[in-house]
Amino acid sequence: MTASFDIIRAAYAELIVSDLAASRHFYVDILGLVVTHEDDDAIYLRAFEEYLHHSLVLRRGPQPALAALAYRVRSQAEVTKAATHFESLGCPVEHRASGATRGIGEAVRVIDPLGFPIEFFYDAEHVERYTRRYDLQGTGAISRLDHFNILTPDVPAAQAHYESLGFKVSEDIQDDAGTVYASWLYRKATVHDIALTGGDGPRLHHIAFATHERNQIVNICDTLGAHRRSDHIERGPGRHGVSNAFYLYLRDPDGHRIEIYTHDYYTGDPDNPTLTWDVHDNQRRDWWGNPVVPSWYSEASTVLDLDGRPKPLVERVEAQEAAVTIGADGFSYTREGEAMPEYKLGNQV
Ligand SMILES: O=C1C=CC(S(=O)(=O)O)=CC1(O)O
Ligand SMILES: [Fe+2]
Repeated sequence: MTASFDIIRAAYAELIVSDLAASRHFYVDILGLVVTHEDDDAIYLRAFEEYLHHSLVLRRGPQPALAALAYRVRSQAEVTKAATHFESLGCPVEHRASGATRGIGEAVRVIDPLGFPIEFFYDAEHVERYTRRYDLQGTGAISRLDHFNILTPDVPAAQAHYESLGFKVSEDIQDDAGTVYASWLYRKATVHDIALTGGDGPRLHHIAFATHERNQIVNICDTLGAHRRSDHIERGPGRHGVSNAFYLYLRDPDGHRIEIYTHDYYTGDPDNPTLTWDVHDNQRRDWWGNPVVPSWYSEASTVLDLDGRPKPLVERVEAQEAAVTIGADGFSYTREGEAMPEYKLGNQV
């Protein structure tokens, strides 16, 4: 059943972290996110272009996990429609009073059909937008939250759920038997607000923030080096095939994966075409053919239910992408008009 409420975009994530001070050092001192509010239990962070209270909540807890992914809807009336929709699906639904999350008005938090804790909100406190605060932005200058990436065992089923919420597919990865390994869907006019990565789930793969320029991503790498924290870098910097974005993947002190991302493309016209990649194309995940580190496929964050309990995992039945491309990515390539060769290193021709 197609939902009748209007989701605007991916808006904030709430992560449980085991050491608030260590997380503050990573997200504030190194990445440069702005502290809107902090107390003994939580830190509320935003990026420089954002005027809502936060786009990331770090909440202290015993077990690193995802507590919620939140989408902003177009009006407060849409929040009520969202609650009605997920109640009609038989999903657990929690009505949250204004202020249940500091800076957020009345909201609804559900466990969606994929097993993820998802919040829908509209009313939120406005705070200073640091767009022109070049005196504060530092070298990373992270501008806004861009997307969520989740691990889910059945990508077509997950895709159908998000399409029922009005999302459209921009790109996906398939094989010639039609197995779907991953897909990217959007509400805002960029490549995605949500990426569905085939794997045991529900787990959070990453949340991504955008910068305006590629050099700001390189500056973040240089800053990590200066802090002698280069071990936070998991993958990249590089250029994605899917999305065309320049990217960097980091792991925070608890292992939560954060992507820094820039330079994808506009998808706002109604006839925006879907681009399908062959799973054997070693340039799909890195346009330069660099291999994907195995941890990028295998490691991810636990998600919690509405009572704060870790969600049990459902194993993926279809082939795992990492296995199809022989461990790390890049051990195969496709080239127009040529037969599939034996597997080769990603940068071998
Ligand atoms: O945001 C993304 C865009 C592209 C890719 S991929 O590795 O190029 O498939 C991964 C990603 O989902 O993190
Ligand atoms: Fe991403």
